[in-house]
Amino acid sequence: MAGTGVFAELVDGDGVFKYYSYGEWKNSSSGKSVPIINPTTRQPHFKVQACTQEEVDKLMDEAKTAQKSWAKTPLWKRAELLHKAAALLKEHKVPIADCLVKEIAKPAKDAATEAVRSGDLVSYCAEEGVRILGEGKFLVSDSFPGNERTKYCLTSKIPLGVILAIPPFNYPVNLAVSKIAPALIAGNSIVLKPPTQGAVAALHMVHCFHLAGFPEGLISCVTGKGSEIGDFLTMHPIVNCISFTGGDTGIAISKKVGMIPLQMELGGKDACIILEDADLDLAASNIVKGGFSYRQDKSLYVVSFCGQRCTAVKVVLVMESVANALVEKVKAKVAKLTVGPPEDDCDITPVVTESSANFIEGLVMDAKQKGATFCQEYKREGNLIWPLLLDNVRPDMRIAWEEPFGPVLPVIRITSAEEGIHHCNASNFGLQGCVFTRDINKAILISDAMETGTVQINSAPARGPDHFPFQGLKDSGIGSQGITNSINMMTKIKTTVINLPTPSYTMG
Ligand SMILES: NC(=O)C1=CN([C@@H]2O[C@H](COP(=O)(O)OP(=O)(O)OC[C@H]3O[C@@H](n4cnc5c(N)ncnc54)[C@H](OP(=O)(O)O)[C@@H]3O)[C@@H](O)[C@H]2O)C=CC1
Ligand SMILES: O=C(O)[C@H](O)COP(=O)(O)O
Repeated sequence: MAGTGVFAELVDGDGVFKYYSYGEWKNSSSGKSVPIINPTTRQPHFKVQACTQEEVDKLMDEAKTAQKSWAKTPLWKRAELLHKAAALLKEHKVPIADCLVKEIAKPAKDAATEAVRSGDLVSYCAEEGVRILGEGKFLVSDSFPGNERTKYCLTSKIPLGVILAIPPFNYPVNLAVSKIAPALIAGNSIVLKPPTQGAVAALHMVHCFHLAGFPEGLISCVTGKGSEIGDFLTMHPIVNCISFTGGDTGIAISKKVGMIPLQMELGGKDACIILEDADLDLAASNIVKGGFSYRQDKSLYVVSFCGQRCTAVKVVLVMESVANALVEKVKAKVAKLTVGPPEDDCDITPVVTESSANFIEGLVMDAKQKGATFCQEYKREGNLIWPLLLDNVRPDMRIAWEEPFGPVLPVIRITSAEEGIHHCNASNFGLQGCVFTRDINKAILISDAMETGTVQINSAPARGPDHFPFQGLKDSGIGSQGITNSINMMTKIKTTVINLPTPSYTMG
């Protein structure tokens, strides 16, 4: 259970979860708390502190100070602590999963997998960091015209300083550690602002790092509504880098902050192009896996979480000649999806908030009004929306372009691969896409033409495995994630040049 056992110190006598600063769990002086609404019951389930700007200032100062000594900590020691945190995340996957079930209605199995996946990410990051940060580059001057070998150039990667990490509700643990672990192994300190929905799961994750024994002040976790303390955090002068995952909020942040590195992973409208020679059974199962729900595929940690993933299949672009056959196969698989509470491990569970459900419903009603074919009856109970496949969707419908972030999937019928590529590239988003065909040459040509950070050939879009590069183009993001790229973007280059009085090869 959340807030019990080793996690008991996270919660105060009034049942409000504390924030984490300088190695301690604390109550905010604001005396205010933020409710976390259980998406299934639509009732408050947890409460977290509404931290003040003064408390943010203090933990920022602590982060800046702690980072100086952390940067002097040997790489192997940094890695050792990360491995301890990884083991603790896996050891405590049950209470962490319990939080995810109650805060974001993540199906129980998917919730446990998020904790295990996060432990694996932290460990891989520790190993990768030791490797890539343990080597630099050595250059000599005479490789450039006009120079003798009088200069030796040594380069290495050094930390940026204080990293502000802001993960989203759908992976409040995994998309937090995907920022925290690279930051720490690179010698940075970390200030975490978790999503409100998912904050308690994130606090439990932070406690695993606390139990691992990281230095005081190096890691802090501030809670409160992003709309209230977000700007103060992102524009804080002590912050040296922001790693953000979420929606359009990221675009707004990128316009406000100053000259600091940004790592942004935002929304997506991942297109699934299906050609006439595609394996339609494979395509149908991937559309359901990627668009609606899917049991754990441990090798890929692929979950669908009711379409609440930026990498979910968001629009199917299928050749007219095979469209009827494909739609029937998808309908048959959708009919087998279980719908209900996350505690029962259903495939389709309530979406995260009532406002999210209302937004999805708006897209559905627009499609209905404009004549889309409803393959199932539209059904909603509270935040729970039954999976819905919309066929014969046209570009004048909102669902053709907007991201529902829920279990509603549009099908657009195309007459050429070029038409599919055009629709994909006309989107403001550019995160991932996928193409189903037996012709690998054609798949490569289509992949090269799709303006997205990643194209999956004959499989649904996915961020995992977490060591793969993961990036969004256009409004889908800035920079690249994936463990190696995240480590590198949380460092800067330091050059030291040894100047010799004469060319190095003058003796002998
Ligand atoms: N790329 C991805 O993986 C994700 C994309 N999305 C997209 O975003 C849409 C909205 O989802 P949502 O979770 O509300 O995404 P948001 O972008 O609103 O929230 C993402 C994170 O940013 C925080 N935040 C909110 N406002 C600010 C601010 N002004 N300054 C700093 N941080 C802030 C949020 O905190 P708080 O929760 O307290 O508001 C949360 O931790 C979804 O419908 C989807 O389209 C959503 C989740 C994941
Ligand atoms: O932002 C998201 O929704 C996640 O990055 C998607 O990750 P996944 O493809 O592993 O579900």
